[in-house]
Amino acid sequence: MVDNNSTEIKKEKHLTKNDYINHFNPTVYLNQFFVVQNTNLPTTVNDFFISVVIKVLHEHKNKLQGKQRVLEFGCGPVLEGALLLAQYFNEIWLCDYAPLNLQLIQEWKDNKLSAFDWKPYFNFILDKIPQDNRKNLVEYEAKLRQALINGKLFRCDVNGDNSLFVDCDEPEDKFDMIYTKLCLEAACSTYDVLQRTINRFTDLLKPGGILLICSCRNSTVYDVDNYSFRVLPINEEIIRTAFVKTGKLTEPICMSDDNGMHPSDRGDGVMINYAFKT
Ligand SMILES: C[S@@+](CC[C@H](N)C(=O)[O-])C[C@H]1O[C@@H](n2cnc3c(N)ncnc32)[C@H](O)[C@@H]1O
Repeated sequence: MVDNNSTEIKKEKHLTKNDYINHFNPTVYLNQFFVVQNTNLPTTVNDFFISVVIKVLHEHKNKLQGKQRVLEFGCGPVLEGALLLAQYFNEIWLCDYAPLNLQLIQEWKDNKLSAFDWKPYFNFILDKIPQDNRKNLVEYEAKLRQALINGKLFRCDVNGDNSLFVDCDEPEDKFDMIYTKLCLEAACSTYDVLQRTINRFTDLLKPGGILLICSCRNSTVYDVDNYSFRVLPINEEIIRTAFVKTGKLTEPICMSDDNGMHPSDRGDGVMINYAFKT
């Protein structure tokens, strides 16, 4: 009996899934990647993303500060990017494909006792902000909660026929920024869907708005719990070409970091690409 179970689990682990509604466990995901004592590779990955996003936001602060609206696409159950974005924008619109992910965000927004405890991870983020620029955690959290209250929480789908938004109207006066992390390579099953999604992001931006995409590079798979999720392999050139093909974005700026693990189906590094809508 026990042997049978473990064989089943082993079998599942080798199955590559792309079913985020039935197989993505947000609590396991948060415990795997967003608990600070965890010293495995994803923490290093998050380290790169956080440091670069802090730098980019600070570099463009005159353009961004006090702007109205940012969209985080494919946020999962995660408030890492939102904490930083909330310091610049009045409204955060967070969306994800899996309703359970949105439920976990809602619990934190509502200050529920059952909510994931983000404080240790938020402190880990704040430690990366230069001291002269840093406020205290209470102020950061208050800004985040207010930006979430001002914004929206809703479902999205890269495979939507007419829109990326599910059960939510696109805003009439568009977004000042679109941010997405580790979503496109997980959500898009083909390069055509990736291109269409980047085109749609561009259409959702105001002129001068910024599109910033955090990705893993050349990865084909990642694991959460007992499941392996399929990933569309992407690299700097694929993203650069997709940005250029929109015909509406400036030449992207790319920052990347090798993880020294090549060749591997877990990828050979991480990257951030960003550009402005012309
Ligand atoms: C690896 S997680 C990334 C989550 C989060 N952004 C982070 O930083 O950890 C991939 C996310 O893509 C979302 N996703 C999967 N299929 C999608 C689809 N068809 N459209 C939009 N998002 C999708 C999943 O629900 C999941 O939250």
